[in-house]
Amino acid sequence: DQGEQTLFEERHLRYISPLGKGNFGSVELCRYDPLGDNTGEMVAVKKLQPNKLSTLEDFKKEVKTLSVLDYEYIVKYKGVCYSTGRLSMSLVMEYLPYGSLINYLDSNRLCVNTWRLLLFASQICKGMEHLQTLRYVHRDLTARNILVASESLVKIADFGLTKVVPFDKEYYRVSQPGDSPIFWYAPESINESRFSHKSDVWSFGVVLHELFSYCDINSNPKRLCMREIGNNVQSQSISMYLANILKNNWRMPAPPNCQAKVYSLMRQCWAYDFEERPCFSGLGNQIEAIMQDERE
Ligand SMILES: C[C@H](Nc1nc(-c2c[nH]c3ncc(Cl)cc23)ncc1F)C(=O)NCC(F)(F)F
Repeated sequence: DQGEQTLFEERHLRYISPLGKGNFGSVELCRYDPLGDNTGEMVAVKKLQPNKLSTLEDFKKEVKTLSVLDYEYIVKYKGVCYSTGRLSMSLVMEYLPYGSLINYLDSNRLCVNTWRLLLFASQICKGMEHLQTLRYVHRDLTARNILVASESLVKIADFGLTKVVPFDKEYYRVSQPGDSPIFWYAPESINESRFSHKSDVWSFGVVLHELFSYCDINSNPKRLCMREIGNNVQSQSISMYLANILKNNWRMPAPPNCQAKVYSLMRQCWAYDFEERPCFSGLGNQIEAIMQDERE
């Protein structure tokens, strides 16, 4: 709702600590404290790091994208802060204290059971379904870009690479792929820089793998793929090797103790032909059905 504060005055934005580095900018924890008595709310502030890759235009698109995405499974947009001095702007978002899914799962694996992993998966699925209704392709769906709002709520964040699929096409083609997370990329994204809702579905399958691996660094997608490719391959040819093993039908193995029905979901998302991959609504239904069985 636009009623909420959308313009934040820089002088009331108190820096507290760094949260992390994103695609085009860094995110900091700040307190917006107009009364100056430390009663103000905590916010996450994304500052544009003007470098060769990112421009103010890209950042404005990210702000625009987030400002129209008002949904419970998507990190909340709060507004913007224009800094007079540096002729720059910052994106102000809600601050989620539980942090990113990667850190949360890695440090809470013992108290997160299968049912909760499935709950998180269904929420990410619903968030992606909402994105699709607005013809947005996320292009950077990874556990690193999912935030934990509470023990039973996760939200999709970081829309720095999000693009709108043109009305007359079913995909978006990028010109120069930046420092892209190729181990989350569908084959057509690696080979042709072609992104669609179906390539987001492939990435969702990789996020499912991360979820059921509790984001264990020893079995993360990059580690598993590099082990298959061979760790001594030069960096510029990794994407070619990755495309090859995927063409030859290699896929990441099931995480330890992952039930067959869940691994089957991952394999559906990793269909080489994007037409054969399920859509997010179909995935959501399958996840909910497995949750029912888990419940009984
Ligand atoms: C670059 C920033 N990195 C990080 N952010 C946070 C974070 C905690 N709590 C947060 N609340 C709101 C926001 Cl926007 C971020 C955080 N924690 C660790 C990070 F490395 C980021 O945006 N990452 C994408 C995503 F938000 F999905 F985690």
